[in-house]
Amino acid sequence: MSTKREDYISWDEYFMGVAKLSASRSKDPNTQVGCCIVSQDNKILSMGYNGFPIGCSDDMFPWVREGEDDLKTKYFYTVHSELNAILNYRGGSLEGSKLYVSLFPCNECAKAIIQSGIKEVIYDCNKYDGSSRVQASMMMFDAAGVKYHQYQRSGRKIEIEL
Ligand SMILES: Nc1nc(=O)n([C@H]2C[C@H](O)[C@@H](COP(=O)(O)O)O2)cc1CO
Ligand SMILES: [Zn+2]
Repeated sequence: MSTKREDYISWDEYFMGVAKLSASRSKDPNTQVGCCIVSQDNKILSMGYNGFPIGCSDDMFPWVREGEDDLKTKYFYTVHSELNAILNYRGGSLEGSKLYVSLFPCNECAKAIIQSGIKEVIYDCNKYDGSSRVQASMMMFDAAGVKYHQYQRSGRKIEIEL
């Protein structure tokens, strides 16, 4: 007779949990995003969070959103979590994989997602829904046959002592 533990987390909770834990590495004071790429047979292939490129110091480059000078805002310099996760992968092809992300992908990441062969996007929040970027992402995903749907939160809270 099985005495299996029953309150283990689901695959979706596991992968979105890993994405959210990755987000907590971000230095962005306003929006922390995390991403986890998973194979068709549920093996984690890569992870990422939003940050500056290697060598571009978090203490030298700006983290602010607005300023008279565009060069003094974060937008020219941040690598989004999804692109970081794609670029962090060193194993070959991402063809057919799934991408879990805590925030709906922008149009630039959508292009990279499509071109790398990722076939499904599971996102948590979509706080920029309705923006042109998000609309462009959806149009490209639809045209390219990349499925996307919002993660259904289970309400489970996990506390981890570190
Ligand atoms: N899907 C995404 N993945 C990301 O990694 N980001 C990053 C880029 C910035 O560092 C931050 C957004 O900053 P803000 O405009 O909400 O202050 O989140 C943003 C999006 C939204 O498209
Ligand atoms: Zn992006």
